[in-house]
Amino acid sequence: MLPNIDFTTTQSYKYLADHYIDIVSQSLKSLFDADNERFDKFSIRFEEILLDYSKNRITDETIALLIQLAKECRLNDAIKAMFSGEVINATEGRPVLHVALRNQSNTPILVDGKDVMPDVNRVLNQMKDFSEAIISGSWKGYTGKAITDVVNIGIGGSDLGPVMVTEALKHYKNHLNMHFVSNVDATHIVETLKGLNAETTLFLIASKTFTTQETMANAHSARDWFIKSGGKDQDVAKHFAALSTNTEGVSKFGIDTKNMFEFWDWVGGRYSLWSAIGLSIALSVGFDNFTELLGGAHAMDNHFKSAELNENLPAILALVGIWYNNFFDAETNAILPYDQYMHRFAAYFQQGDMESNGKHVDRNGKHVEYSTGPIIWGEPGTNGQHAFYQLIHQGTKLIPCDFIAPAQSHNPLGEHHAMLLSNFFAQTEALMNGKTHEEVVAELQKAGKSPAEIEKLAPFKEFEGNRPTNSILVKMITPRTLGSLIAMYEHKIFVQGIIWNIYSFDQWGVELGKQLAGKILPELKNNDEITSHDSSTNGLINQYKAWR
Ligand SMILES: O=P(O)(O)OC[C@H]1O[C@H](O)[C@@H](O)[C@@H](O)[C@@H]1O
Repeated sequence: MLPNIDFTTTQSYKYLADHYIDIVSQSLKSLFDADNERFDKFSIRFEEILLDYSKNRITDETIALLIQLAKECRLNDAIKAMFSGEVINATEGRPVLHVALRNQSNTPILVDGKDVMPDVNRVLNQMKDFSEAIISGSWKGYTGKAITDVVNIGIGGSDLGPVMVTEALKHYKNHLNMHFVSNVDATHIVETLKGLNAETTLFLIASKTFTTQETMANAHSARDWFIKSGGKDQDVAKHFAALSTNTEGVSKFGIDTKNMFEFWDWVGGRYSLWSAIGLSIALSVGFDNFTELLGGAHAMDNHFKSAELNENLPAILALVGIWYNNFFDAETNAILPYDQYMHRFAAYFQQGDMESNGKHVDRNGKHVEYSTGPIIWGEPGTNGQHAFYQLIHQGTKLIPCDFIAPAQSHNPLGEHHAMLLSNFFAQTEALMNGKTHEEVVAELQKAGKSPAEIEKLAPFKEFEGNRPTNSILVKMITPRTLGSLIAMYEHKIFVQGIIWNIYSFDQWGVELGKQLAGKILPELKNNDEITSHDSSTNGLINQYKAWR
């Protein structure tokens, strides 16, 4: 059982509310001036990852109170409940065990009294054999040729993780061309299949439920394309594999269950890249690298379970996030990787975080009186700097940002990496220090501006500063480091969900739109005028019918 505590009724919450009044008037700059030890105090090293959270609007007291808050909310009991396979996804009646998928220590994890590790290891072995056969070319298509192209068809958690990781680890990629089709918009599959050869293409149908409309539609279109291109029904087995929990659905579709890579209902869709859903990753970078990715995540799991809260990366990130979300009323959190390979990282955690903690009902089924999950967004640096950083620097909204960068580039080329990293360092410094009126005036004087011009221009050129950031510097983006980083954010999301007293592992919010689309689809089959909805929806449907 998860604890069930309204965090706003705790002692530490009340202290934090008072403490906020004290902190809100202080500048980050003055906090640094007052404490030489600040970086050492507010940074944590884990393997080849350094989290510097000193550029946050916090003091020793803030962290102590936030840790007390986590304790009052019985975070440690919640962590134990998750790792021991308790049914913590209560509204779906399931345990939450993505940690079992990367449990390289192989310690037993029980679900209904049965150790899940033998099944986890069996599927990992199946993935190993299959990926090695495809990569080596010993697996032949229906005309005897080796596979050259892999198309993963899936959406949401069955797409975002594989896309993000295969992009982030592109440096480790082999000769296979990877493609990802998610959108039900035919453009996605049509454009992807252009130029592909059915004889050398492998489709992975990735769907936990094997019922998702978009994925099923794309899977059927892929199958039709395969048959039209010359494949026969009996050849489908050589070109289609399924990654799913739904054996019946898979065989109904016509995929031999020998080509099915199983996972289980205790793996949430947005936590499934570690499962059979990660087959496209194993194909793209090889099974050894996939194992390294799991290893990095497992190491982070062990750290999360055992490190004291003041040295615990996911817990600290979560608590500092709560500080801004619930005391400073920050609505969003930007994730800004200074690494082109990680260009889908923010998009990945848009689902990871927003589908997990975008909830307004607490664990008692009551409407919460406080703010829960933030809006997650971001783009890779330095592109973001030339797009939306203006608002982060000078807008009216407080946007806590996570800056992520590797010290070493996979592509050392002239000064590029030093230039990239100089921007990474400069941005967090600029956000913290800002630029005072005096500094702006001095600068304008130096540029030869007249006093009248200076007076006019100065307000626009000033930066308030005091904008908080986390810096996450890693040695290099390797499969292991990436695995640790992903697991770090997963556990951050978990900690926040525990404190907000919400269920982070269901996603009922995606259902309503699906249901309504299911009702509307038959209404689009003929040209009859539609009157069954509100006037806006009727008007839109009828205009669509007139124009199509
Ligand atoms: O893998 P599936 O079953 O096709 O689900 C795909 C996606 O569907 C819904 O949007 C949600 O349930 C997501 O969490 C899930 O990732």
